[in-house]
Amino acid sequence: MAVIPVELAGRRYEVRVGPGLLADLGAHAKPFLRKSHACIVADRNARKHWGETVARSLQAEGIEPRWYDVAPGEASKSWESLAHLTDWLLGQGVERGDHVFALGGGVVGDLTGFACAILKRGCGFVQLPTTLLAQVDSSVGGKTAINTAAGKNLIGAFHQPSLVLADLDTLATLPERELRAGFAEVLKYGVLGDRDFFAWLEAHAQAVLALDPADLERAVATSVAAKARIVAEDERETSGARAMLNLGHTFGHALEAETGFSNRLLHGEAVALGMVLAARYSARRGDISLTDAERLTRAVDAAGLPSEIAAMQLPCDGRALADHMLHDKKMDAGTLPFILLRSIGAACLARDVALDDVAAFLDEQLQAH
Ligand SMILES: NC(=O)c1ccc[n+]([C@@H]2O[C@H](COP(=O)([O-])OP(=O)(O)OC[C@H]3O[C@@H](n4cnc5c(N)ncnc54)[C@H](O)[C@@H]3O)[C@@H](O)[C@H]2O)c1
Ligand SMILES: O=C(O)C(=O)C[C@@H](O)[C@H](O)[C@H](O)COP(=O)(O)O
Ligand SMILES: [Zn+2]
Repeated sequence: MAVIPVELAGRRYEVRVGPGLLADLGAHAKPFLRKSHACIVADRNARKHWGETVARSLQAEGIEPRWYDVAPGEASKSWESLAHLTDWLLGQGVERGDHVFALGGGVVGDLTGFACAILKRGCGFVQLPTTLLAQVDSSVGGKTAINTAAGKNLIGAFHQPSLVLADLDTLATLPERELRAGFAEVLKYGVLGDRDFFAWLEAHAQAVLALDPADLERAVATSVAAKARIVAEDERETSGARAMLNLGHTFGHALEAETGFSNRLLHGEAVALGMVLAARYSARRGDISLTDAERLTRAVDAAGLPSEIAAMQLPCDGRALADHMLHDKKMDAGTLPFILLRSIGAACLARDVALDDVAAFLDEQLQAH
């Protein structure tokens, strides 16, 4: 098991990565259990595959699990789901000193984390991420949110978990498309700040996607350590350091909004496309070499992720995509800072990007090939 601490001003928590962690949940979670029951907010598919394991390990410690099921899919990050979940948690008598458990992917983690941020002005929670994306990214760092018609994650809060248990065994039941989508956020860490990790991923992508135990643990632990370092430096995304984790997301969130947050484009797929677009836009400005931009495209293709927006045949133009970006949370006094690339392994914040130019670039990309 790898243990990665997230060091914050005045507090810390651990991300534990390895096999068999849910089977041992009772022992790991003991310091966070004060009652003879535990509230578990679970993605329905995660519960189907892993609910028994979770229940058995809690019951072995004399804890009764109380389940709340969340329907799979991005639509569950909504006001309606939030209202329903907070009512249920109140009905369970959750107190500020209690911990709620989130079992599932980023959808359940973001929704549960936000519910816990606002329940009685903040109660504890433990992340039990069961997708690759959630293990390497969404369960760590305390960004919690729901979506609205205007865009992704527009209503939310920073609220850190007390513990993250990333049980690598859970990835065995994850659909292959979801595994690949999670790999996009793994690649992101190499692209934004670690050229050696990127090169390692180029060589080991197939082994990671085949869930080779050693390579998978290395990919997840390296990703978590990268995120933990950035979050420790800039917990609330104020200095610019954490904004780097948004690489590919300004383009990606616009694509998710344009496709109605539907199954047509998963978040990780949108991030893969978004990173390729950020690289190509950087190359167009002369910031990154075409060689590096093409190298990223090849890595995205090799992971079975989408790299061409033209292939999506979206019924919109570049302006419509750029308009979604007006809701980006990085928007600052009318300008939108973009995370661009100088090379693979070196992301940067550009404050001189005009959305008209981005719209023109997107028109070219929508028509390419
Ligand atoms: N808070 C953050 O920092 C952060 C970071 C990245 C992404 N996100 C958010 O995370 C969300 C995406 O998360 P995701 O990719 O985990 O998707 P998800 O939560 O929708 O889960 C993907 C699918 O996998 C299923 N599933 C989950 N675990 C399973 C398992 N072990 N076996 C079988 N099926 C399983 C789910 O039912 C779902 O159908 C997006 O809303 C995104 O905005 C947040
Ligand atoms: O943790 C962060 O910071 C990230 O930006 C991680 C992203 O992968 C994640 O999708 C995040 O939710 C996007 O943040 P947002 O602030 O643009 O909603
Ligand atoms: Zn993301």
